[in-house]
Amino acid sequence: MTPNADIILSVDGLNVTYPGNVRALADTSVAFRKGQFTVLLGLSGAGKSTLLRSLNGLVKPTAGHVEAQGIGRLSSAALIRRHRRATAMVFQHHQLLHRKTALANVLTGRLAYHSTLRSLVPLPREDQELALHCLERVGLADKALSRVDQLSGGQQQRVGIARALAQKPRIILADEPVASLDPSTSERVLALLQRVCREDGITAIVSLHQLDYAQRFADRIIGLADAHVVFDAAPAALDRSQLARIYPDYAAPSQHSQSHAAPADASQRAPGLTLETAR
Ligand SMILES: Nc1ncnc2c1ncn2[C@@H]1O[C@H](COP(=O)(O)OP(=O)(O)OP(=O)(O)O)[C@@H](O)[C@H]1O
Repeated sequence: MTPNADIILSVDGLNVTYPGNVRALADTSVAFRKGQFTVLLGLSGAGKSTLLRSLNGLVKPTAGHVEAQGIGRLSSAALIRRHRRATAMVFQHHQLLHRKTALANVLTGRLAYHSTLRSLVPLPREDQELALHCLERVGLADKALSRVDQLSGGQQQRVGIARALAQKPRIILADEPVASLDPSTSERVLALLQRVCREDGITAIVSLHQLDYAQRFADRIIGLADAHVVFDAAPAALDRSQLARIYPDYAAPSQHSQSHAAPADASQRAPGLTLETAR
């Protein structure tokens, strides 16, 4: 067994520059370990979504590469397809079929396992049972036949998590999964995501804007600023000076000053960023 046997996904020398010469990621090299719950933090525009999308082959690197365990470099459409089958996405706005039932939505997590033709007819009984089981795991078995547009935002995101689980993924990529939820619902959804990932040994990579949730739920925090990784360690290592690297407008207090300067522009302040939580 090599020392890196538990590295399930990695990026090496990754650069992403969008049309218009917008640099979204620069020389990024990161490896993700099996079962780890990683949170990506950073101001809006720092490059979090670009990194997440690169990890699923949705963004093509300008330079560098993404490598998945057992698949190798994601260098062809066929290899990207194989990787995506084992990599589920959870989205900020759930991306559900609103006029369909919760069960029908969860079943779409099984589609990658069937041909396009097969997916036009009802999926096999095992898939239906698995989908129901996934709804049970997120506490929504009783809503299986409810249309998702009749569910609350938190319930919809739990359907999104059940759909991800139905895919039987080894990796879940979640892009701001609680951005549209109130604080207590956000906590419940993140706790659920963390629990199911732990139970199934799923590697989770989750972008968040709430520092306090990152500190509570993450095994590891990766901080991005201006297209670069500026912090990569366990939450306990995220002190005030490190925080100022991730949120450049956040000024760490000087030794002689008791006044704590916050980002000048409130719209650029990370939601949930409080001096109490910034150790
Ligand atoms: N499709 C695109 N075309 C051009 N530029 C883009 C595109 N997508 C993102 N960008 C730019 O790339 C940079 C990084 O964007 P990205 O969405 O990765 O940041 P983010 O950290 O996820 O931000 P947010 O927290 O607002 O979601 C930003 O400058 C953004 O404007």
